[in-house]
Amino acid sequence: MIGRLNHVAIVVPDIAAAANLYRTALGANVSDPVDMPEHGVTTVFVTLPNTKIELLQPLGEKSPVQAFLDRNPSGGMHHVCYEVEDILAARDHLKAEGARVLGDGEPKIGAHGKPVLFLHPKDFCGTLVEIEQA
Ligand SMILES: CC[C@@H](C(=O)O)C(=O)SCCNC(=O)CCNC(=O)[C@H](O)C(C)(C)COP(=O)(O)OP(=O)(O)OC[C@H]1O[C@@H](n2cnc3c(N)ncnc32)[C@H](O)[C@@H]1OP(=O)(O)O
Ligand SMILES: [Co+2]
Repeated sequence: MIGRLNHVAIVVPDIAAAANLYRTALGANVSDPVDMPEHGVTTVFVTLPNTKIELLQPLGEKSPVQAFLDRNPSGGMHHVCYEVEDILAARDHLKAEGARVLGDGEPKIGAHGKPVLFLHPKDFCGTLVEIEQA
């Protein structure tokens, strides 16, 4: 069911510093920061030849990444995002398999303008999984 690896997300305490590190030390193609208040994060995308890195910084008081940053103050790998052809069919299949779909179970529009959902890390080998409609 899952297709391409769309992105790997890294939560950071200072997104400007992280973007600069990827741009200068790693020589990567780095986007400008974008605030996504409906997700409680600021994003920067690093475009690699075969996938993307999503740098995330908490935005607002109820950010879903704040507790993660509190536990990992220097930052750390937060989630992986896999593409799926049909997000509602994928959701229904995953629920039938016993996976917990986070939030209200309805897709939100993600950073690429496409529907996304999150799956509980305890159901996927300790890794938070995002699925995005291709
Ligand atoms: C920009 C839009 C979009 C895109 O298009 O790319 C995004 O990526 S938005 C990214 C931010 N949004 C989200 O992460 C939404 C989904 N996340 C959540 O609902 C919560 O973060 C969470 C996964 C339910 C975790 O909530 P939290 O309050 O931080 O922790 P809990 O206490 O509920 O955690 C329970 C348990 O799970 C472990 N945990 C938490 N986060 C992770 C993680 N990222 N990776 C692995 N494990 C994680 C946590 O340590 C707890 O474990 P125990 O202590 O063993 O119980
Ligand atoms: Co993401």
